[in-house]
Amino acid sequence: MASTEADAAAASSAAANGTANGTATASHDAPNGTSCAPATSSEPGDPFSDLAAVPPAPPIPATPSPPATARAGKRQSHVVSFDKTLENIIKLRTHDLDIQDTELVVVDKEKRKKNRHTCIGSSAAAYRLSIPLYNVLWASVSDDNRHLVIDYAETASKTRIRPAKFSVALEPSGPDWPTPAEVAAWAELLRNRAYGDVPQRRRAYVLVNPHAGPGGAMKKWEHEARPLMDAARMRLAVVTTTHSGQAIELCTALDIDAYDMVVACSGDGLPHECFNGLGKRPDARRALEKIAVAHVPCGSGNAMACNLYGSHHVSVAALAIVKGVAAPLDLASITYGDTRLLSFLSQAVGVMAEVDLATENLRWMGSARFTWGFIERLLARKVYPCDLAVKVEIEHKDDVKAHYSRHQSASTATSTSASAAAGRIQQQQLSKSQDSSSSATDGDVDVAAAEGAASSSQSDLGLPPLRFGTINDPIPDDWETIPEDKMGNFYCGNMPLMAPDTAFFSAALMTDGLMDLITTDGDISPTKSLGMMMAVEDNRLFDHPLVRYRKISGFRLTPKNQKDGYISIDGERIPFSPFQAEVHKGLGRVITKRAIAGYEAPGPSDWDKVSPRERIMA
Ligand SMILES: Nc1ncnc2c1ncn2[C@@H]1O[C@H](COP(=O)(O)OP(=O)(O)OP(=O)(O)O)[C@@H](O)[C@H]1O
Repeated sequence: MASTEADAAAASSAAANGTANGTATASHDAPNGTSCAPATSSEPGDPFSDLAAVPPAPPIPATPSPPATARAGKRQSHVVSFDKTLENIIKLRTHDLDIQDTELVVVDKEKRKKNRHTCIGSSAAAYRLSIPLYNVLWASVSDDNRHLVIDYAETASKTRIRPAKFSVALEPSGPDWPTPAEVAAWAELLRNRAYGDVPQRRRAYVLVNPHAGPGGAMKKWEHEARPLMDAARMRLAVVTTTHSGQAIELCTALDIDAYDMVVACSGDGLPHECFNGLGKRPDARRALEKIAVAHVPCGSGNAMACNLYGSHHVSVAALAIVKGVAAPLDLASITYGDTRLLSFLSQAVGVMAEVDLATENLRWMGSARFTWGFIERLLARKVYPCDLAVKVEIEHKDDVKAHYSRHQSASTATSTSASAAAGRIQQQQLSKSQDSSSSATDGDVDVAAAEGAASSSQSDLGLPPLRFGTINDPIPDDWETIPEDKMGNFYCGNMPLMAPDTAFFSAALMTDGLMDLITTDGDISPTKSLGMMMAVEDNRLFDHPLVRYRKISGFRLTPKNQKDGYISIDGERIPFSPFQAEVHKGLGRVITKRAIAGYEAPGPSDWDKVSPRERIMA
């Protein structure tokens, strides 16, 4: 049975305002700090009712104060302007706080004064705290109106960030200082600038696989991921999985209007189950469009986090989930026997499938198990004969590079507006579910353009139909059929990195509606094979002369002359039998750091040197 946690601890962090006692402090409070706000009552049926209580909004005076700028003539100006085209400074008794383009700058006035009187070794660092806006998690006035409290993520080490709290006393009050309402308005401005178009306080359904990777997923979640999400006031429902396949069951039954995302604390196996659970529903298309799948990396490879957040470190990924935008992702349908499932990451037969699936006994090695397994098999010069049929869309590497270049240039140009729209869509979904009286103006965003969304008439349908049929249908006439008697590695992918610094599919794009296919022969010399392995780590595999790299939209693979073997779909084993795949453009949703511009990977070498003419011709 899944256990849904009662999360009293989160209440204390979510409401841990007002920690300082009269003076300004910059502290590194653990998120589950000592100061607890009273839990707010929750609605019956609220999925978060047993979860983190949310601090009430700071009280706003019944009679609104005149704008700060209007009073500037009567007294010293504290809030220079709330207009983001001007300065966004608030001047408190002890501190000035300035929201700049990319950072919040806090100046301790007392320390600055002292610093000015110190001739030797004076430095701004002594009185100036600078926090990237990306790291700002929350800002508000405490319930008792006595403090401005800012939660942010600070660097604890090269591989870890942690929540910290900055609290400034608002007292003594007086006509020369901003009122709590004015400070609350500034805090709201800071939150809006820190989140941009990303919705605040998203609702996450969190699944923790306690057995993922080398172990310790629950500890990683509790100690490294959750504190950042709590500090950001995300609303969390946490389930510890108890058996394989449970994430499918849970996502099939999920109330998709109650959540914005599913967060898998696991390896890549649990996200695979989440997509498949959403894909099994009668309203699969709506569910896959509505619920973004996010990944807290607790496995061995952690491809999803590496590609979407640029890190396999838990806390770095957690911050990217708090601040990331929901964006569409191509998914592939796989059919074998009478089964259809979804794949978000890869399909493998041969060396990589064995490396993934036949090294389970080496789990304790973490990601080194893949390197070890790879070397073992390359040296054996093993072949995996099969018949391959492929719908090739881009045959040559130069054209693949030009295609990548064209997509990157286009998406860079549109990423700002697209991510803005994506953020607005999520915020709308959020506010619609929070407030049933939500305004009708919500509908004016071009959802399809921003997110490649299914049209509303299709939104209650199941998975899209298969345009190439299933494994049980004849191979389409326009597919290329190739007997592959010496196949060493059949590897088809949707994301560039399969583990940290392991760039197999350098030209993969999130939503180009294509799969990247790598094939290599198995009978090449061990020296050349090792060269190929080194090329993966240096992101040179794409250009390696022994590697064939194509963009395809579908394939069928039929193993031959082998009794048994491994077929890996997203790292999960399926029966050793013929299978077929086809891609669906933008069918899934993920949380990503860079929205439309895509993956946290460098692309094939020199893609940015492709000439405009080559791009057009591709
Ligand atoms: N409590 C559990 N006990 C056993 N299996 C589980 C449990 N929870 C999830 N699983 C299954 O474990 C499989 C692998 O999960 P996951 O990807 O999280 O870890 P992993 O395979 O160890 O990761 P990696 O391959 O990166 O090492 C999934 O198929 C999932 O269904």
